[in-house]
Amino acid sequence: MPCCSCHEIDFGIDVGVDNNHLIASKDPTHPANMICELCRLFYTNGWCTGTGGGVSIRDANKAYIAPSGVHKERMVPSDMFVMDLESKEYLRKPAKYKASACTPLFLDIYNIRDSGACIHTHSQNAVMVTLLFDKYFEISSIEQIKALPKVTEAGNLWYSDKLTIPILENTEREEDLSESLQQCIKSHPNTTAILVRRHGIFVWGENIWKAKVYNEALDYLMELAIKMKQFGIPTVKQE
Ligand SMILES: CSC[C@@H](O)[C@@H](O)C(=O)COP(=O)(O)O
Ligand SMILES: [Zn+2]
Repeated sequence: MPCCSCHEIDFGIDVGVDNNHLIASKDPTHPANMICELCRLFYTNGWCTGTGGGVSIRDANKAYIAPSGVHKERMVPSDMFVMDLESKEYLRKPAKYKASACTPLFLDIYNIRDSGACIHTHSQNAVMVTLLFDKYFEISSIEQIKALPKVTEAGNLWYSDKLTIPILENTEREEDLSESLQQCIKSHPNTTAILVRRHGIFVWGENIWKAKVYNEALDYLMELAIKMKQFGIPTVKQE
């Protein structure tokens, strides 16, 4: 119930929604704390530079999402948006921020793959790979490939498996990627990531810890692939 009639009158000012109980926790693994910690780490990796990138973590039917256009490495838990994934209503909405432009894309991933967490980075390795490969990033016979899941069946890929990550064309506004992202996720059931040309990468997983591993493994493999290309070494091992 609104505390008074002012909440019902549209002053044209976003009064926001606090619900601070959703983000106040001393548990370092609480979604609001994890998003801040990971964005600090990703910033040091050069993956979330100049407000780029973002992280969302799902807790049951609630999605925690970083705000838009902020120093991702300086966020605090009270900056977080929290959305009810069934009603698509915000349970928490900081008045001073806009929701991340990644929001519709994270929601697509949650809806289609029932994931536990999504990571979006502007890694230069991801961008370079989209300039070196056409429709798919492909690499095989590298030990790190074993960190990636098979997705459509239990277990991870094998050393000699070929890892294939689809590449989408970028759009002027991040939210406009939604339709092509949805189609790509549905038509590539075996992938746990999608690259966006000249932009970056979206990675998801069963939970934030898996998504973090997949993202780190992919960035390692993309960096390696760039070096392999520089030395004229095929990234897919020739039998
Ligand atoms: C440097 S602007 C980057 C944005 O357009 C977008 O690509 C992005 O990754 C982050 O969007 P944001 O709305 O700040 O969460
Ligand atoms: Zn982006």
